[in-house]
Amino acid sequence: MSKDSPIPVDEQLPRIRSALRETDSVLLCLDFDGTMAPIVDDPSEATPLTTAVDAVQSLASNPTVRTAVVSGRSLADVRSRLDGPSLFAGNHGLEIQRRGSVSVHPIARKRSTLVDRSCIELSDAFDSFDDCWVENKRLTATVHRRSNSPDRRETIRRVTKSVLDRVGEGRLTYSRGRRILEISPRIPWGKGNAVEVLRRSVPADSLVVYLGDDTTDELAFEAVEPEGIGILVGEPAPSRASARLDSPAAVASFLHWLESDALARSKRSQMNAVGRPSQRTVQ
Ligand SMILES: O=P(O)(O)OC[C@H]1O[C@H](O[C@H]2O[C@H](CO)[C@@H](O)[C@H](O)[C@H]2O)[C@H](O)[C@@H](O)[C@@H]1O
Repeated sequence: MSKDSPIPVDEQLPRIRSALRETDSVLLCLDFDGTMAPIVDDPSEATPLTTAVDAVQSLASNPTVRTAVVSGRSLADVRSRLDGPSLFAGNHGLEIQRRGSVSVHPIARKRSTLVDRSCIELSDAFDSFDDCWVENKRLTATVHRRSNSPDRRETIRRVTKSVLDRVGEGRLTYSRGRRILEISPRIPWGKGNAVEVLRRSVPADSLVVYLGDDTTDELAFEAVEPEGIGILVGEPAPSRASARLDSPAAVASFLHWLESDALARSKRSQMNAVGRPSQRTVQ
């Protein structure tokens, strides 16, 4: 699938509205950093926007919507930051919580020792760097690069690669994200697979809407489009998403818009259930 520049959501409202009208059930998947929470320097301080949380909680209590968070953070970390959704995927989908139980990718579980060892080596290697540190998420890890200098960023990438080649025994790999390098087991598994697993928790004809801002979200957009709706959050850029929102603040507004649509949909299905004629109330 080729990458084009996604079209602003505002210009796509007719298409989104009509997709919503054709379904009785929505699976709403949300990335966390850069989507629900604005990007900040210190990852431990990332907080979702209150208005976005309000909308998600209200959507989570609507019978026609299932809400899910799909994050690169560990499951425990992202769960502690956002209350409401019933489905969670952490570590880029390597750990998934649904129906109250958690499943961990078996190969990722085995390779967590390699992630641990690599984090120790990388932390040593970057000890004297004041613009770089390592976040160990057990199944994956993140090297945070804060320098604006391309040379410095390249040095950090080279050091990371050489540690992974040596300590990771070829069984770990890395990719680039927003001011980070994401370290993960070298297996064909990502956020797209996570969305496929989460889909099993909703009716087969559910409309899947996925919002995300970073490179790892591209696999999820690919899994969702074109039947579902992928929404890139951030500056215009080539993406597999078909729609775009500017920022987490715009995400919050969109979620409130979805909330009013969901309310109308649940009223509609209640009326259908008691045998009255269906009424389309979504504007
Ligand atoms: O999939 P996500 O939920 O978006 O998680 C991706 C990574 O998010 C975090 O890093 C990003 O957000 C930080 C806080 O705003 C920011 O400091 C960093 O530059 C961003 O890349 C998190 O720290 C990583 O572990 C996640 O993989």
